[in-house]
Amino acid sequence: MHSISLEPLQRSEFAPFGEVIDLNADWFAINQGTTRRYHRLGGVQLLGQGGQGVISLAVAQRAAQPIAVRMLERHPLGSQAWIPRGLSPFIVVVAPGNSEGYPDESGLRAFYARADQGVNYYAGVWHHPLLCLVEGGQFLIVDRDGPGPNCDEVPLSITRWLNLDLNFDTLEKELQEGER
Ligand SMILES: NC(=O)N[C@@H](O)C(=O)O
Ligand code: NI
Repeated sequence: MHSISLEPLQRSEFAPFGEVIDLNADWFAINQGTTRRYHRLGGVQLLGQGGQGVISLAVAQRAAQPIAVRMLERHPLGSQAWIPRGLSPFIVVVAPGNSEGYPDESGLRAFYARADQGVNYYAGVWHHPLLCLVEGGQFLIVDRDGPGPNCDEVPLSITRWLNLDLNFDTLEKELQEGER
């Protein structure tokens, strides 16, 4: 069975695909010191005519186990950021593009995003739609709205299964206790 192993989400490893949004990043004080500003957690790319940056809320079902990866998508006209609200760890699956403009399946990678990490996919990066690890997980999405085709989807040549070494029954407990 073709499986993909899980890697921890780290800025350097994810760099070819986008930015890691670190909710524990550095901050500076604003508003007479009453407020911390975690400035520029990520950059927004808006390509093509008439695009507008939009902020949306997603409330996700828990991804069915075992997690099957059968397709990938990309947004050629803009970046797409996923920022967890509360206890929403998730799985990020990405792949580089090949010279024919399709995913290079040999380069598929899967990252475990803790509840204090988000991702910001660069425009055109192949990724799997959201794979949330808890029921009702909430995310803010920052991406491009507007004219033009901004979601290419392609099937993978074979189904790949995520090789999760996570025990979902204890995952939320561990996250609440800050063990992950
Ligand atoms: N369509 C949408 O808002 N979500 C997908 O692009 C995704 O990456 O989950
Ligand atoms: Ni997407």
